Amino acid sequence: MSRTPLIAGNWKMNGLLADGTALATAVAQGDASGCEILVCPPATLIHAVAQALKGSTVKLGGQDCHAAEKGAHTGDVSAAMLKDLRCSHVILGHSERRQDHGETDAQVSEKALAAYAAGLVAVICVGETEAERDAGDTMKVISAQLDGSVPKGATAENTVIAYEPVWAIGTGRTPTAEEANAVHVHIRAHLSGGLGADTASGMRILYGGSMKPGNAAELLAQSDIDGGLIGGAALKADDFLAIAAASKG
Ligand SMILES: O=C[C@H](O)COP(=O)(O)O
Repeated sequence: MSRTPLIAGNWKMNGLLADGTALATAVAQGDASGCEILVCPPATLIHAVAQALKGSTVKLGGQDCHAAEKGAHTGDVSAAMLKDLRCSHVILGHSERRQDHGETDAQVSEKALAAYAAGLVAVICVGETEAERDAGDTMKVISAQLDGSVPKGATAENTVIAYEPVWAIGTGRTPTAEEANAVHVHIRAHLSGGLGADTASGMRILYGGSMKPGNAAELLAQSDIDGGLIGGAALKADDFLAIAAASKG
């Protein structure tokens, strides 16, 4: 099955109003043909970025949402709030959320259900630590994270998986393209068991962890790598758009 590449920029906790708007404006001027481009700015910039993206095909996403629809949850943002600001996607269960905020698989799954209810696509992140990789536990860890984090109602339309080896995030280190693809193949096979072969074959699985213009083409050429979730390189429009260009083969 052919899957349209998704090139997603996770700006993390970076950007003030002026530079965030400038970055979004530059990304909006890039060539998005042949792939989908998504930017996920910090919550403070979503409104301004939405204005900057008006008239372009670049999609907008949040970096997290609360599982509840609304209520007494100081500092949190609901899926409906993201949708209200024209977001189409939300990143969930990023390893930095799991580490910094102790998010569990069960919480990620609840957040995904909230995203679906609001009409957002959930970009659900999984990935092993270096110790888990060294112990030979990568596939076991990923399987458990998928089982716990991906709700039964996940479809190829409402869910994207991002495989992010924790040890590769922001470090400049990456698995080889073949090693990364082997994990993606495993993810798809595992999803097939729970969600069915059709859903699994249509679902996009992104690679995240030091994806850059220099390694993107090789990673994106792999059979089961359907795009990227990009951190550092998403903060420079030229680099981010070069990765998008590499996704077209
Ligand atoms: O969400 C993005 C990933 O954590 C990758 O970040 P990075 O490209 O800076 O390694």
